[in-house]
Amino acid sequence: MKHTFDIAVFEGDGIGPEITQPTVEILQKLAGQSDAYELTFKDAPAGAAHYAKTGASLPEASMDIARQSDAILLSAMGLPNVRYDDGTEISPQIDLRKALVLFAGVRPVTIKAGQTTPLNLPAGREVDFVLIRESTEGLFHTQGRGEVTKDEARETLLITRDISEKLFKFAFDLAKTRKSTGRSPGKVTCVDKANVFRAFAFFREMFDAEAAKHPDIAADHAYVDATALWMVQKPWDFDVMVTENMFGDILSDLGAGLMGGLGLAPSADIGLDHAVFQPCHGSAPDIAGQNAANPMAMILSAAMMLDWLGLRYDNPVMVADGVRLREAVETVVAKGAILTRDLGGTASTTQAADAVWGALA
Ligand SMILES: NC(=O)c1ccc[n+]([C@@H]2O[C@H](COP(=O)([O-])OP(=O)(O)OC[C@H]3O[C@@H](n4cnc5c(N)ncnc54)[C@H](O)[C@@H]3O)[C@@H](O)[C@H]2O)c1
Ligand SMILES: CC(C)[C@H](C(=O)O)[C@@H](O)C(=O)O
Repeated sequence: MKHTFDIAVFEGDGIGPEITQPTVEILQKLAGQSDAYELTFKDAPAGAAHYAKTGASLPEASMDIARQSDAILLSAMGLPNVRYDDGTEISPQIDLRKALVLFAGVRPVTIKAGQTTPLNLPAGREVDFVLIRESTEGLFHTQGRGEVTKDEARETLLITRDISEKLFKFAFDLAKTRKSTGRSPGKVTCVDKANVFRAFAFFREMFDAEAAKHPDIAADHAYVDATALWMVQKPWDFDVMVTENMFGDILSDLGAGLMGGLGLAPSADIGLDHAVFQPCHGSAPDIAGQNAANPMAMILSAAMMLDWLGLRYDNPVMVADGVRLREAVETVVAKGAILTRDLGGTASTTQAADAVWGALA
């Protein structure tokens, strides 16, 4: 059982530092409550502001810190007014996903009793599914290398057997874990556009091959357009969904909207050797520097990190602390007394984070 874990911290741009600081403090206090594990944190400079200052968006020294760490905590990176010459934004989080082969973008969507949602959920209904977004290829394959002439622009979608097989194995393993903990009945849905594109027929074929190895887990398919509809009409029907990079990027923001906003949407980008934990939202420059950002998505991402490390290194106390931290956020959200502006409240970032710690202690 491993005891000390090195965490690389990318505090990023905009609201990044404001939500990183209380999250790291909570993690330090949690670890300090037991002898089961210790966490050390190392800052890794990167992002749009760093690029504007130094010309490097993801310096090699920060990549080294990431590679040598046990897990990576990242807030958000990018600023709309800082761009490369080709007109696209600085997005080191994508570079990290590609460099560390973090193929599984895990984006949970949960709506618990008491949580505000734009959905008109039937009484007693809760929502609990996980969207897995492939995060290294798909339509992001030619990112930064698309061909643009005066009259045409082209980007290429790439689906590989190597990554797809790893992705589908990950999805079925996750469905098994969820089923074994009683959290779900055990189902994986492949979300694609196999009615139109050969690439997605190929994607689906590999999904079916993996599904055949797991007779204990139900498997089905859904087209991405219908999935957007069903996520609104009957989101409780989903358990684990797995999809291509761009489809997952878009559907995960829809999922965040169902949960009441980006401020409650955590994520993890997981590979075979590394993992990055970061909220789904961006750097929110419109509210940066005001102590007004919602820290919950970042704290929930930190809870996912504890869970991942605990399972990977056989440390049950870390897994339990991950659950405690997630439940503390759920308690604060369900009570509704201390919420940030995005959730209809007036609390500051600091007050919201303190409330989570209060619910834990
Ligand atoms: N994973 C990432 O690092 C990531 C994700 C999305 C966008 N971005 C980058 O962030 C910048 C801003 O992008 P955007 O405006 O499209 O998306 P955004 O997620 O930053 O903001 C969208 C809206 O949600 C609000 N919001 C987001 N997070 C919030 C929080 N924690 N608390 C309260 N409100 C919150 C913002 O104030 C804004 O109104 C861009 O440079 C973009 O490229 C980064
Ligand atoms: C900001 C952007 C580069 C990023 C992505 O496309 O992956 C974001 O939308 C996300 O969902 O993490």
